[in-house]
Amino acid sequence: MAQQADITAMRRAVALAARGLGATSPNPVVGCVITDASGHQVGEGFHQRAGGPHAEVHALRAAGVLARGGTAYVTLEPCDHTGRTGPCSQALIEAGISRVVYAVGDPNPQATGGADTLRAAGVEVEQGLLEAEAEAGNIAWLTSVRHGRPFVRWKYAATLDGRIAAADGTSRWISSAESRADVHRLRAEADAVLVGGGTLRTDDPHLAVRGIENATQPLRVALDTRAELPPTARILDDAAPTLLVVGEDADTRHLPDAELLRLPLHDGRVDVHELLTRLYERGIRSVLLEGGPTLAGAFVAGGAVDQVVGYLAPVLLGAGPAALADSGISTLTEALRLDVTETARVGSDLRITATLKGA
Ligand SMILES: Nc1nc(O)c(N)c(N[C@@H]2O[C@H](COP(=O)(O)O)[C@@H](O)[C@H]2O)n1
Repeated sequence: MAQQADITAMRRAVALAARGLGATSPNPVVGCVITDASGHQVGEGFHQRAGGPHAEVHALRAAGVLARGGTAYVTLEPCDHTGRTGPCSQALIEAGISRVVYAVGDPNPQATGGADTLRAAGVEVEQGLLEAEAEAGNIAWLTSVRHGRPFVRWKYAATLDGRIAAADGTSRWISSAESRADVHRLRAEADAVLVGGGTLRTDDPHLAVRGIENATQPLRVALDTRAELPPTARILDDAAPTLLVVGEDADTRHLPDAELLRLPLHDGRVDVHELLTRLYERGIRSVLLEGGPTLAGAFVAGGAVDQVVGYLAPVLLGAGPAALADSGISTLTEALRLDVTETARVGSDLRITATLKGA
């Protein structure tokens, strides 16, 4: 049974880790708290950017000599490798830490092993405290390392009866201003924001982050298989980088300045997994899928949606397109079952976050 002081320290470490969201890719978000030999907090820190010091190093620097004989609470197993920075296991040993409590094991085969190294050096090591909370806070990075592809969060906004537009196509604005602002937070947390051709043509989306200070802009990725995008499209401005995904043979002469990813088409469509692999190869670890229903259907059909964030507005339409198009599910036994991991009121709407069972 964990002591309350351990829980408090780890909960603080989980909160610290969240401060790195959107800024650490391709690295995880990690938080660390150090207490001295009598249990008083003497240092804390979080991983701020890839290539920079790990959370443990920030916390050890803050603690100084007071770390000797103390406990380190870390949301992720201390790394055991020399990557862009040195091994945290050694840093903790050299600082004289007596006990390390970490929440989640490091699935990165290059970095894992810190727990064993610490134990071999006589440090007491415990794993699993607030594991579910730390896992949820780091879900994008953990999923991407485990599956070797970016984590995919599908976001949509719909009426209470599941429509994303009226029968005549009008869709502005179903969700509240607060929900729309909240989506900018999701964009800021993602490495890439992805839309399909239908959304591109109907909405002329901009997809950059607005209204959040010092936010890292995601890569805007648009599927435009036949390269029909006009050069005046909002997504082509310089507010954020943009990648246009086009078919192998698409004529792109009217888009001279756009960065292009040419992919083979299968029945006129890009293969979802091939796209994700190519994005992963260029360092993308999390994707916010912003529509539309056809693309979301292809991702669901391909088993490539990890989390769903739905903004449900207290509005009824009774007709109009549904949030999700055909996903290859024809009978209830094939239905995709999710766990609701959070519900929140956002303005007049309800935000429901649901994660794939066993993801
Ligand atoms: N325990 C821990 N704390 C941090 O603050 C971290 N960033 C990590 N990351 C692990 O180490 C790998 C990156 O190492 P470099 O920053 O290149 O040295 C990353 O893939 C994680 O496995 N771990």
